[in-house]
Amino acid sequence: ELFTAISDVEPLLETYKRIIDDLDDYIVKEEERLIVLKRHLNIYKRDHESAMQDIPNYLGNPINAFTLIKRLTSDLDNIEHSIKIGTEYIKNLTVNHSDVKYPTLEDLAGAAQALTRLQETYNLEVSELAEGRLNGVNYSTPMSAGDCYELGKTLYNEKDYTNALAWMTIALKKYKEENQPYLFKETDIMEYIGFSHYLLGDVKTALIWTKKMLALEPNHVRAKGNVPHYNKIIAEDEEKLRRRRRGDTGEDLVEKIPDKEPKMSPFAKERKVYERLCRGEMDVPQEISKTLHCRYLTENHPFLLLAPIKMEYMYRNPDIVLFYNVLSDQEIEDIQKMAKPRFRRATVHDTKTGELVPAHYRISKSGWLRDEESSVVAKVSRRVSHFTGLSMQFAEDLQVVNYGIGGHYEPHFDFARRKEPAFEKYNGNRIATVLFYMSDVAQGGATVFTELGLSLFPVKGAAAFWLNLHPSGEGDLATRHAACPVLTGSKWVCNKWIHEGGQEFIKPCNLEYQAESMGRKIPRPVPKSSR
Ligand SMILES: O=C(O)CCC(=O)C(=O)O
Ligand SMILES: [Fe+2]
Repeated sequence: ELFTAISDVEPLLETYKRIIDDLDDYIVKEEERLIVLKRHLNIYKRDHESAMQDIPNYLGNPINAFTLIKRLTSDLDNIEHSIKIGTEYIKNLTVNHSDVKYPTLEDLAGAAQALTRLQETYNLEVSELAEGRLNGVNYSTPMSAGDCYELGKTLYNEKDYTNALAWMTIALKKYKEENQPYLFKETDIMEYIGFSHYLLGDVKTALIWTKKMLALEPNHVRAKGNVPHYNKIIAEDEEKLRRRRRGDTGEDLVEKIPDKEPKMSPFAKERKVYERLCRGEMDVPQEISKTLHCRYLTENHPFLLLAPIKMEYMYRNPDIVLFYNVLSDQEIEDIQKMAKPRFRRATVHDTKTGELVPAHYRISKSGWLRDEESSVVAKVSRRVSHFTGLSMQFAEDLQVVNYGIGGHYEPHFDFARRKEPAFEKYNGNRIATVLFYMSDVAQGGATVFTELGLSLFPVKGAAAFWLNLHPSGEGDLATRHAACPVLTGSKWVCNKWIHEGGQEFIKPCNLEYQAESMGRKIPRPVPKSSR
C-alpha cells in the first residue's frame, strides 16, 4: 500500500541508502575474496597440468600426493566456506536492516498498475515513459531493459497482457541496445512476448516469437513444446474456417459482418469522457459558459460584509462554484499534520472472502478530524457555514485525503442511493459537498464531472461547492464526479459533507425533480443568470 501516498514512499529512501551502502561493502569484500579464489584456482590448474604430463612421476612424489589430498579436503573446505560466507552475507541484507520499511510484491503490483492507469488516462506513449519523458518533458532518468522487464512481468502476473506486451517489447529493444549483463536472457523476454500474444488470442504471432526463441536457443524446452501446440491450434482454426466456407458446419453461410462501430457500454462511454476531462480536453457547453461569472460573496453571514469571499461559477444548474482563499497556508499545514497519523486506505469488503481489502476504485489515504479536537478544524467548519449559508448541525467530520502518484477516485455520487445506516445519525442524505483543495497539483489530479463535461483543476486554498440533492431530496445524477489520477506531485484535499438535517428552513424541500429517480429525465429549467 506504499504507493498510495507520497508521504509513505519517502521512508523508502532510507532503506535504499542502507542497501546501497551494504552492497558497496559486499562488493569490495567479494572482490577481495575472488582474488584469493582466483589465485588458488591458478595454482590448481598449473598443478593439474604438470601432473597430467607425467602422472606416475607426479603421484610417486609423496609431497605431491599429500598436496593433492590436502587440496581436495581441507583446502576445498576453506574454499567452500569462503563461497558460503559470501552468499550468507548477502542473504542477510534485508534481515540486517529490519528497522526500515520494505515494500512488498503487492506494492510493486500497485505501482505498476498506477503507471498503466496514468499511461491510459493521459494517453502517454510507453516508449516516451520508458525514456523518462512525460509530455515531452524529461521527467526521470530513462528506464533500463531490466526496469521495463520487471514492469512487464508484474503486469503479466496481473493478467494485463496488452500492457505487459508493450513493456516487454521495449525491454527487448533496450536489452539489445544496452548489451549489459542481466540475470535474465533475451529469450526470457521473448517468451513473455510470445505468451502474451497467445493469451491475447493471436496464436500465429505467438508461434513466430516462439520460433525466434528457438533460433537463439534451439534446446529451449518450453519453446520446443509450444510449437506443435500452436501449430495444432492454427490448423484447427483454419479447418473450422474452411468448413464454414464450405457450409458444412450447420452454421449460417453468411459470414457475420461485425458492427462498424461496436456498441460501447455506458461504463465505457463514461470512461472515455472521464479520460478526456482528466486531460482537460473538454469545455463546458457554450450555453453554460456564457452564463458563468465571478463575484464577491457578501451575503449569507454579516462576517462576509467585512471579508467578502471571491466566488466563481464553474457551472450553472446544477451550480458548481469555486470559493477562493478559504484556507490559509498555515491552516493547511495544521490540518495535514493532524491528519497524517490517522491515514488509512479506503477499503471495501471482498465479496468472496468478506475481508476488508483496499478499494481499487479509490486509491488514496484519508483520515477524519473533529471540530472538538482542534480550533483550526472548528474554524473551518464555521467558515463553511458562512460561505454556503447552510447549517453545520449534521455535517460530517472533516475528511482529509492525500493522493500519491496514480492516486485517483473513480466516478461516483457523494449522496447515498439507498438508505445508508451510516447516514442515520446525520438526519438525512448528503445535501452538499464542500471540497477544499489543500495543494496545487503539478500535472493531473483534476476533479471532473462526467455528466456535465466539467474539469476543475486544483487551486491551493480554494473550495468547490455543489448541492448533491434536488429540492425533492432525490439525488442529482448530474453531480456524478471523479478525481483524476495524479501524474506529478501530490494532491491534498479535504471534504466537508453537509446533510439534510438542519437545513429544513434554509433549503426547504419541494417536489421538484422528484421523478428523475424513476428513470424519466425532466428537463431542467433554463439557468437563471444569477442567484
Ligand atoms: O479529490 C477530488 O478531487 C474529489 C474527491 C471526491 O470526490 C470525494 O472524496 O468524494
Ligand atoms: Fe466525491
